[in-house]
Amino acid sequence: MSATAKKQVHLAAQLPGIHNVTVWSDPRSGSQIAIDSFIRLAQTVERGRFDFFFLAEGLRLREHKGEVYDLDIAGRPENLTVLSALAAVTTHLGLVATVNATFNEPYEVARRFATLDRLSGGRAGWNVVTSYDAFTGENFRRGGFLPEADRYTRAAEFLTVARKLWDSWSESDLKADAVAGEFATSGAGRFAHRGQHFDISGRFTTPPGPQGHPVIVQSGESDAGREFAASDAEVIFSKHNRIDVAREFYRDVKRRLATYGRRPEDLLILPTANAIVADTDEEAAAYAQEVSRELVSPQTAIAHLEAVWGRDLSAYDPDGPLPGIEPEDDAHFLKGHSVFRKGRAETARQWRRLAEERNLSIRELVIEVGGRQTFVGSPRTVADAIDDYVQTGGADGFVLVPHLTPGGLDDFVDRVVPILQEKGVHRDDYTGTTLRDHLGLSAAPRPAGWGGPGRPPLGAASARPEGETR
Ligand SMILES: Cc1cc2nc3c(=O)[nH]c(=O)nc-3n(C[C@H](O)[C@H](O)[C@H](O)COP(=O)(O)O)c2cc1C
Repeated sequence: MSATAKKQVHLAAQLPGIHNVTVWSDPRSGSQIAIDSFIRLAQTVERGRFDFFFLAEGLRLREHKGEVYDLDIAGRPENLTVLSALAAVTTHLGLVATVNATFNEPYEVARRFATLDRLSGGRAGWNVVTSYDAFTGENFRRGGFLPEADRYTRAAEFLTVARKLWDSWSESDLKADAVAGEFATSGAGRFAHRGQHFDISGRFTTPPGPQGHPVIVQSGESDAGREFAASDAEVIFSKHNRIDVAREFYRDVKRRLATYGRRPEDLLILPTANAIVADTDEEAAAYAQEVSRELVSPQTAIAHLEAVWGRDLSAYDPDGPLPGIEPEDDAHFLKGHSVFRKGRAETARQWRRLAEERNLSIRELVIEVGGRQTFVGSPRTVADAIDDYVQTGGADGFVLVPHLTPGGLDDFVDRVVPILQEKGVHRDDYTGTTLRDHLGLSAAPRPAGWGGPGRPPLGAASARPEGETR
């Protein structure tokens, strides 16, 4: 890239499974669990030459006041199963699954990602999350057993073990030599690991895919999370999409890379974002306001407030001011929601400050903190804003979440992408085959001689590279 060349905008799409991010009550909305929805969105964004399709993970249905929280979409299928199906109906699009490192075992997770990478011809990515709530942990044998501080230690060791497993095969381990009567070498799949969290040894069943290792994504935002990303991840899925906070986050994380001998371009930062596109800026602004109010209904506003305040606030007027009373610590409200992260008292203080500064009602505040659209305007306005955001160090691109499932990115792909292409910041066509190619990342360490898509040449002993003796 020359000194004056513009940075490329990396685009991904997420099909949402929870939260108030899609207007599920809109008659145009389809199912968030039907295969047709996944296929439709994946094929749309592949047409737009996006880098990848992304699925988050929620391992427990959220609850509010002892009942399932029923104001947002709820219920979703298992990610790797869905992405394996999508591998068959897409050709280039990366496929990134969120899979938890606190409640799983490395052997099983490594096997599933190696399989996805192979099935998709090198398009797999793994968003390594740790989870923060014991409520989710109750679903698992480990429960909430792991203190928060230990979760990244376990995640880092989990990833180390997974890498050993992916590296436990080399291409030459698969001989399929009918003449010698030898299918695999005696070294195939052998691994051993002894550490604080895992003590395992044996043989790994699954030869890795063309990428060797799937692309590693990270989503935590704590100091430990940022260090984990700086040392081990290739993409951060960030929640910071307000430009000032995003720039600060971007600078902070990129600065940390040097400690691990890595370059700024070795880790891409992609905040979550939504885009509302219409013929004119005015029309888009009016529609965005409508969408925000659909996403944050009066009931949703009160439920979110109750989650932070930890008490019943159903008597409050959503169009009125915030309650003057202090939060309590009753975990009965909106269990599984991330508003608990900073603690109720601190979050309530922040919300109050913001409401006072901007003179916001309860509902307006909840829209401001969670229901605001990131990019709003005509196709030109949205393309310019995205380009500017990336060129000025706010992000390397975005994970776009459509406000309608599955058609919510149609306009973006048909009307914004061509402008980004015209500006020279988004590819006209894929130039590589793997997800790592799309992201412009250097190849992951992979076992010596491990080949590209379609390899190894099973059943063709003569195709074995010359000089390999193992
Ligand atoms: C933008 C973003 C997306 C996340 N997505 C998920 C997810 O899909 N599933 C999940 O279990 N955790 C998710 N998390 C939670 C993180 O993986 C992590 O467990 C949590 O943020 C605790 O780490 P931290 O203290 O470093 O933030 C997400 C976090 C962020 C910031």
